Amino acid sequence: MSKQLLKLDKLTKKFGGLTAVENFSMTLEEGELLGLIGPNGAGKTTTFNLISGNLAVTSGNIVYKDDDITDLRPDQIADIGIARTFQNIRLMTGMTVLENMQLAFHIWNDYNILDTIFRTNRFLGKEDQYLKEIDETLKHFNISQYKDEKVDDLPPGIQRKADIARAILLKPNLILLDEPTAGMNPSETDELVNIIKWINKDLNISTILVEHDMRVIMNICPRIIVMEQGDIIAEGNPEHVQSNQKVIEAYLGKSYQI
Ligand SMILES: Nc1ncnc2c1ncn2[C@@H]1O[C@H](COP(=O)(O)OP(=O)(O)OP(=O)(O)O)[C@@H](O)[C@H]1O
Repeated sequence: MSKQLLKLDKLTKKFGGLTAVENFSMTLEEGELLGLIGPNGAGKTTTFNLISGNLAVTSGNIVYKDDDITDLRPDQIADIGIARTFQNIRLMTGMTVLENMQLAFHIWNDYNILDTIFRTNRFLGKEDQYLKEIDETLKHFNISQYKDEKVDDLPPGIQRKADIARAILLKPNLILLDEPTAGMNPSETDELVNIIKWINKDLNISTILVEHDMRVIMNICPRIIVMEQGDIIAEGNPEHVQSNQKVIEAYLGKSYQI
């Protein structure tokens, strides 16, 4: 029987007079790949920011496994196995792809970011094992050839892949992907679709995917939640969501072809 991994219970976020997320309730089962879609300003990124501790909740609760995690800080959220990516890529500029990947390890190890940067004995002791894991991950993302390049010099699609690879190296149970195909060309997008499937199925990482590319969402998400003005307007499988009148009016548009 499938088990609930995450539960949002009447989650609300107000920014002054604006309510970005309003009484939003949903659950995610272990191993699920859930699509979260909706028009600009619907509250998708705010929801991610609430789950990841980047924003304080106004009211409502977030439960992960059996624990209330509503008030945890971002570093505590990372520690319990929830990773995320941002719409704006958050790689460390001035550092290479490899160095950015190495930074991921300081989160769940007994050495800190300075050990990583200054390559102290504590870091070097485990380096071989980490380098192997990094190599394997970069191979899966098809970006091994950029390992020694500064991230700032790379095209957006490659940076995006490196950002997701870094999140995967945190070994999360749950990953929140915020518009991962933004800035990607069609062939990079196709590649990323396979990567997301690999993350979800082979690495067994539960996934919530916020994405505006409906080709991606409809192809890989067995269940989709549609948000508008901070709450759910529809939920179900791709066929159900694509033929829902409210979703067509609020988001997909009348010219949308199934
Ligand atoms: N830090 C903030 N301060 C004030 N208002 C905010 C803040 N973050 C988001 N908002 C507002 O909250 C609402 C929801 O924004 P959010 O970014 O969550 O939408 P979204 O569904 O992710 O949109 P998009 O698809 O364009 O990324 C919007 O009206 C937005 O302007």
